[in-house]
Amino acid sequence: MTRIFLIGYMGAGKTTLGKAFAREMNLSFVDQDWYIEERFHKTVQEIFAERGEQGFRELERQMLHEIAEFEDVVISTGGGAPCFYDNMEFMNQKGETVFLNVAPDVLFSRLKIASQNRPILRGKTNEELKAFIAKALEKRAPFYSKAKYIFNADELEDIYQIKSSVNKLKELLGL
Ligand SMILES: Nc1ncnc2c1ncn2[C@@H]1O[C@H](COP(=O)(O)OP(=O)(O)O)[C@@H](O)[C@H]1O
Ligand SMILES: O=C(O)C1=C[C@@H](OP(=O)(O)O)[C@@H](O)[C@H](O)C1
Ligand SMILES: [Mg+2]
Repeated sequence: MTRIFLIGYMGAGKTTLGKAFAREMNLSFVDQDWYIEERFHKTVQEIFAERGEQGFRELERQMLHEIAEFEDVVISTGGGAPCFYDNMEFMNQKGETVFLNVAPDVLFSRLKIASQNRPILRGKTNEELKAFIAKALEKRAPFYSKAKYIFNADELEDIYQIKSSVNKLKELLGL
């Protein structure tokens, strides 16, 4: 039975690489945010607006426990999931955890064009976004570094890079 959790900051490529890797390995794919949105018929932004971040984190933990029962699956977690409650220890008990490590400037270049649906990043200037990412990475490093594997996900900008990253991830996991 295979259960792989991809963790990492917003824009690290958890959803992009997770989907492609699951397809290559004939595994099912679950994106934690999409799962939450399906279950509650609300977007992540709406849940943040209605329940606040604390409320979102409680839901996120409950949904993680639901998703972690799936088998033969690649799970792309939400960027904050490892950093709340005992979620990181829980994921390490339930399967393989892979931290998608990405250089801050690469994250910035990805997120400056993709922050609209990420409530935590909304409304920031480029300079504010750069500083916010750097601070968040430092604060979250102790959680992300508990992953069983670390994978460099700097190269996901086109289908060729995604394919090559899928192959490198297969090698890293010995699959
Ligand atoms: N189809 C795409 N075309 C262009 N850029 C993309 C595409 N898919 C993802 N990206 C870029 O890769 C980044 C990683 O996205 P995503 O996989 O959603 O990361 P995560 O799930 O870790 O937040 C996005 O922020 C975006 O900049
Ligand atoms: O890092 C975070 O705290 C968050 C990351 C998002 O998921 P992605 O990492 O897929 O963007 C989503 O769960 C929410 O906006 C909060
Ligand atoms: Mg995602």
